[in-house]
Amino acid sequence: MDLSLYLVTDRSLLPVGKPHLEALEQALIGGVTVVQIREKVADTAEFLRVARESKALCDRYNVPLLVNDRVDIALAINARGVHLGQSDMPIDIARKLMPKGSIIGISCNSLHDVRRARESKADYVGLGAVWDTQTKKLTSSPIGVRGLGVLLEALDGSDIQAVAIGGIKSTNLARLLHGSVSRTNHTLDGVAVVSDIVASPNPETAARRLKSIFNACKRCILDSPAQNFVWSRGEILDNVTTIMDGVRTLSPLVHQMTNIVVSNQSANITLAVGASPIMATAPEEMSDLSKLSNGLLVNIGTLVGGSVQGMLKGGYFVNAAKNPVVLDPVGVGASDFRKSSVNELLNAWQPTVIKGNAGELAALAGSSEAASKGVDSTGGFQDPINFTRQLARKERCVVVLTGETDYVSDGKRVLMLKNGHSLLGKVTGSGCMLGSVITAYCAAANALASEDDEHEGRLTRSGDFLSAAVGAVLTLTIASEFAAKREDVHGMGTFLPALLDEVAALRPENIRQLAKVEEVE
Ligand SMILES: Nc1ncnc2c1ncn2[C@@H]1O[C@H](COP(=O)(O)OP(=O)(O)OP(=O)(O)O)[C@@H](O)[C@H]1O
Ligand SMILES: Cc1ncsc1CCO
Repeated sequence: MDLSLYLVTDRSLLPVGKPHLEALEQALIGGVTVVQIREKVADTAEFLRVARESKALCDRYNVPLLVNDRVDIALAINARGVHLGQSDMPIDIARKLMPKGSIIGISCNSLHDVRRARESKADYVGLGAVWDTQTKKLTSSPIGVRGLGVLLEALDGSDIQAVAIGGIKSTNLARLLHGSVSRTNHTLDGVAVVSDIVASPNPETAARRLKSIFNACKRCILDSPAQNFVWSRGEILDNVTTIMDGVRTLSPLVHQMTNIVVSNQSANITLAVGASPIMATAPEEMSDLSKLSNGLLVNIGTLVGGSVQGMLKGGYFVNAAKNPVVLDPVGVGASDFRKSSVNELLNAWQPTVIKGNAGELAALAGSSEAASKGVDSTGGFQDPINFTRQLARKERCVVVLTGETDYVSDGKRVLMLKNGHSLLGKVTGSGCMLGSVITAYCAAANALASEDDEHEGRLTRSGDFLSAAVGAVLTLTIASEFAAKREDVHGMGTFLPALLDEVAALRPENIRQLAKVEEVE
């Protein structure tokens, strides 16, 4: 059964004066692939009438109809199946009552629910609620986009299909589909939508829009090219040179929402690499800025009450504009507020790169292997190569793990970079400055990718963000080696301005000569 666009009806959401059957027919014309009749307040006679009329209409369009909760009504109208909640009739009993071959789906909110659905041989699971929703009073908190991947992984090896439900709209569908892929590459089979179709004055267009985003995203996620070849040092440096030249010729506008400790040095290092900074945090200007800027940095170093609102909107609009977003989860392990804020951000938008030190990335991955003290890392990973690769795979973006040695991965390849100077570890904000440079380089890499790549299913163009991240690390670390050697540099105070000078003076040839970079397995 094709569950890709799964409509759940709710007559209370219909625009004033619009009959249920009219809206349903338009949704069917728009491409809905399965319909579930959900009635919250109707008595049995009314439920039966609505279900019977809806079934006749769905039959005309050859679309299966399921009934929410009520096995008796499903039987009475000869529905294709039922959808059960955790507190409805158990699946094994419903299975006995329904005709052979009926479809039985169940709502699942946790791993426990999914495991039980497997045991009781459900045909599909409805996973959610993904986001908070007005259409249903939630009995447990939303699981978020990132919660879906874990549940999908629990379905590996079974033929149970999965649809997500809860607050899904055309405006968040791309994020949902990209963000919910499990580490094992298990993807959603469909999305259940209520208000975006039912409450729309034009359900046909609404359904068509959702379906086209779904198909485009699925294609894009499944098509991600297998990059099994090994890069030579020369090839990496060719890519870095192209991007460095791109930053200087295109001078991308880099929007940064960063912390108050490093704002000034971050703006200056952005200028030093040849890009333009704009530091802005107000939620009210995020939409406008996303139309001007070529990339966004979100650094959570000094969050205040309203910061997260701006960051939520900022990333959302930049995803929509298909430009890169870089996340620097500064000190994320230091407080529950930072942790829940980062979780909220990652449920709302897709980062292109996540950069952090060992303590930060361990906290983000829920690992206790690398400790931190506030914003500083005080430990490392036994196997940083695989840690970086796995995190990149899980978050579906490029990950940069910083420290004396840096690691950069896109989930397939891992590059190890050994340039730098210990003074970088002594001044505050070297990691934050690296975040700015990565964003500038990603903005250039994105702009260099062909406009034909502005594919509906993507959240950026197909820029070479792995090379952009590598180039940014090499730029900062090789410049730090030049700065540390200067006669006028006597310690951290004189190092910082010298670093800015050396970044501005750095040439691709310097990188070619001095880069200590290799691909590692
Ligand atoms: N001891 C060191 N030797 C060489 N390079 C270093 C050293 N310490 C840091 N670096 C470089 O500095 C950059 C920032 O990394 P670091 O891990 O210090 O970030 P961070 O802890 O997030 O910094 P901050 O919180 O001060 O912004 C990286 O490119 C890294 O290679
Ligand atoms: C010291 C410090 N505190 C919050 S952000 C920041 C800058 C370096 O991460």
